Amino acid sequence: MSKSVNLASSVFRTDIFSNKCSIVTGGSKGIGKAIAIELASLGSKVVIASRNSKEIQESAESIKSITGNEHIYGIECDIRKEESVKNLVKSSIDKLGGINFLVNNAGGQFPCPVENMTIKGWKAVIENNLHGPFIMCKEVFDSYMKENGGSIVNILAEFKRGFPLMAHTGAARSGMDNLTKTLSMEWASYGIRVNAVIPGTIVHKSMIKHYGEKFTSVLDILRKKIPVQRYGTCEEVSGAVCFLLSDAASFMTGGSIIVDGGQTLITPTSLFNVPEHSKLPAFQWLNNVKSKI
Ligand SMILES: CCC/C=C/C(=O)SCCNC(=O)CCNC(=O)[C@H](O)C(C)(C)COP(=O)([O-])OP(=O)([O-])OC[C@H]1O[C@@H](n2cnc3c(N)ncnc32)[C@H](O)[C@@H]1OP(=O)([O-])[O-]
Ligand SMILES: NC(=O)C1=CN([C@@H]2O[C@H](COP(=O)(O)OP(=O)(O)OC[C@H]3O[C@@H](n4cnc5c(N)ncnc54)[C@H](OP(=O)(O)O)[C@@H]3O)[C@@H](O)[C@H]2O)C=CC1
Repeated sequence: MSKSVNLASSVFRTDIFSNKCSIVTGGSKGIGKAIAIELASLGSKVVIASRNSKEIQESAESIKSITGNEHIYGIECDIRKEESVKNLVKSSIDKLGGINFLVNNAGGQFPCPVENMTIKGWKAVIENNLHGPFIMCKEVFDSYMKENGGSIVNILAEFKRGFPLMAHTGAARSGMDNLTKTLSMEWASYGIRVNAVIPGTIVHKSMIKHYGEKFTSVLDILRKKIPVQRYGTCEEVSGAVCFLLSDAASFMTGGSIIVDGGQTLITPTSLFNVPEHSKLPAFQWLNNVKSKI
């Protein structure tokens, strides 16, 4: 059993994952790092995986020091490459002893209208957000969950109304939504639940770095229309992931939780404007933990 402290101020009981082993792809920063911190705080052994080997090692060390959980490992992996995924899954089983939870969080895209999109750019985003998570699911299933059961959470992005300027990611996430549902049916008899979390606009350090200040300042027009009237925090996404992984969600499979402050309810034809307010503040962890996400 791994020992940890709940410095991340998770709302969950601190021992709920004390006999669990987890992989979080893209756990080096942002939402994935928050999920890894929360899982580690709740006692899980955790492997985080991303492409930048120095960053993933530093993040593993940072999660160890934040949570006091010694069983945190950083493994370099590109989820787009089958051999890299095979190595990740094998090394994770060697280090952790098994894989009870898989969080397919790694992913991303770049803004670009279809008329300017290259085939290479299209493929890169499809591979990052559909093919990669698929081979992660398949490898974890073949190597461990088929015999032992488990719980998988796929991180998607809103896709139901199309995704102008991000057609590649819209198509990939729509595919992941369908794959989540299919796997929940095909793998139920193996004791595996498969669900998804759909974050809205979650603004954080690496997201701003990736898109640039200009893009994120454009998002401000959107912020005023969101019923909650703010962006989300990585912690708010992490809480939904931990809920789905936990036994509290034992009757949930093939489902998804939208964590977007009501953003997807906005329609261009709506005559209703949410009055300005600050009555629904963000759930955030302590500053000394938050600054490290
Ligand atoms: C707010 C909305 C909601 C969502 C929010 C979030 O997700 S926040 C999270 C946000 N976080 C993330 O998104 C993080 C993860 N995202 C990524 O790593 C990249 O966006 C990636 C998925 C394209 C992979 O990138 P990579 O470098 O490993 O890929 P590669 O070397 O294989 O190149 C493939 C080809 O893609 C093209 N191309 C690439 N960039 C651009 C561009 N800016 N412009 C135009 N085109 C671009 C280009 O054709 C390139 O080929 P080239 O011309 O070089 O021969
Ligand atoms: N932030 C937001 O508003 C939203 C985010 N999402 C999705 O949530 C997830 C997390 O987002 P966020 O934390 O903001 O993103 P970040 O860009 O902050 O982090 C992305 C993480 O994924 C890793 N990663 C990217 N591509 C690969 C790859 N091919 N193989 C392995 N690791 C990879 C990155 O590390 P490295 O680059 O070193 O590999 C990094 O650790 C993503 O799937 C994102 O698209 C969805 C909706 C909204």
